[in-house]
Amino acid sequence: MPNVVIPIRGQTSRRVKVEDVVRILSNRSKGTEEQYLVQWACSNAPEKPPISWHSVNELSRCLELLQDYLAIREDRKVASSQTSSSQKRKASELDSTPFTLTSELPSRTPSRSPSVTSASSAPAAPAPIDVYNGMLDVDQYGFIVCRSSKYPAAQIELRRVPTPDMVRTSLRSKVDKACLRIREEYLARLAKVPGKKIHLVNTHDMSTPSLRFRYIPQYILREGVIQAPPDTQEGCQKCSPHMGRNIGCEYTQRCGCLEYAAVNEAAITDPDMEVAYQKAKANGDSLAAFPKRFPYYAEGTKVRRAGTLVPFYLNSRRPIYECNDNCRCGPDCRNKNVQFGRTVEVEIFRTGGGRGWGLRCRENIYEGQFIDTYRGEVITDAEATRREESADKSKSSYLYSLDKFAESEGIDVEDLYVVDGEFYGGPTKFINHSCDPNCRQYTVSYNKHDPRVYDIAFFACRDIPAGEELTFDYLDKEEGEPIEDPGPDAIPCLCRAANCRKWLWT
Ligand SMILES: C[S@@+](CC[C@H](N)C(=O)[O-])C[C@H]1O[C@@H](n2cnc3c(N)ncnc32)[C@H](O)[C@@H]1O
Repeated sequence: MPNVVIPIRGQTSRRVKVEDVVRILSNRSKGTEEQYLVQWACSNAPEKPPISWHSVNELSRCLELLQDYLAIREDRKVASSQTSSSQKRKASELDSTPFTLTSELPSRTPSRSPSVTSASSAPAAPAPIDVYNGMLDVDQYGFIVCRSSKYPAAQIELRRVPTPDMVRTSLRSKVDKACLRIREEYLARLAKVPGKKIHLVNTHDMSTPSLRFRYIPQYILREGVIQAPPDTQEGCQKCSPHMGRNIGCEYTQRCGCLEYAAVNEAAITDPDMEVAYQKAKANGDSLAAFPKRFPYYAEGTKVRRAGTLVPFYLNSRRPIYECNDNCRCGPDCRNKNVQFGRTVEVEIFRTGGGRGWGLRCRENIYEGQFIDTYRGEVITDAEATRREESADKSKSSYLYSLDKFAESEGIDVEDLYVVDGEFYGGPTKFINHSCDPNCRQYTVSYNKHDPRVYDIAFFACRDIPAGEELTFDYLDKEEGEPIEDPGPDAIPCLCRAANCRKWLWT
């Protein structure tokens, strides 16, 4: 870790070991340069941490903190414009407003950030600290030193930083370079995501989606989450890659993967079969021998495009059981689709109008076409509750419960798992809700013996022209299904659909 040499009133200096940036406190302009006031963590002088001004280039390793600061600055900007338009406070009154760490760094600061010093741990009578007004540099030994001693250091109490003066200056100063650097970093990360390109467009403001997010190709299983072991993933043993049309599985009654798939009751026309079916259903016997359907149109099927969902699944909430690596049907089986990932080009965009970021497609999408899965950390119900309770209620929610089989398998709520897509996931984390959606979420399982870990896959439920926002119904309601009365935490729905239910969740 580097040492920082802080000059004290331009005469002497003290050397402290800097462990990390704790937070960014303020910003200002020096000529054309944007500077940001950094508070450092240092265990050998925790009550008197160094704070120093830095250019955007010097902050490239803590862009997430810079982004947090810009969000706080934006809030201050809104607050200050509301104050000046509503009550025209006197300047002296504003000057004396105390800027304490408690009031100045509100809930926007992520609760899980390990490096943030909490207000309660701040010393009761804080020691004055030195703010060096110049720039810091690295010397030939790797120590961070002052580049210039032109400006004397000022002494100030940390709990009063930023001072009202600093706040006023910061609101007038440009932050364009910081915004651009954050945007560049996000774009660089997007460029590394495998598959079709993900674009980012913002025609409303300079903000970028949170850098506290990592794109991942599949779930991350967290503590306490147990996925059924690989040897329970049976796979179909009676199928082969070449059963006539070279499309892998061809016969639903042979394909072991469909054992638990929904029976296509409309296809039971034989009276004897009907009796046998009703009996098997009543006794809870295997329904493997009854007619089912594969979920996707196959290559060579006349109707519509290969790979899109057949209406039997599209218009129902039935789980989809795809073939897996243990199957004998080969890699090109018609019953494998979602497991290969996204194949459409998408765009993350700033929606405006209070819904934050959204996702839209860059190409025409057909009814029944697979878009992408919802990914994230799979956590226990208890952990999800803990995260929910520690989060700011007005913040976006990215929790998705894996409760599809709760009722049929008798799984208690507390034993269910939840996907948290806030910090890890895919572009689907940006799909907003609509009461008249163009996508729908489906359960996709690769292991029929695991009712607790499965994929959530989004498919288009109608043709979607390029450029249209992708949406799904967060409550997954059937048409006309009533919703509960809105509770105190209900969030107003801004989807603007003619049939809008007015509340996002109740
Ligand atoms: C999974 S996130 C969707 C992406 C989010 N807009 C963002 O900027 O990250 C869910 C959150 O988006 C917002 N949201 C989504 N659909 C909305 C709607 N129809 N009306 C109001 N807010 C919506 C809510 O804040 C919700 O908690």
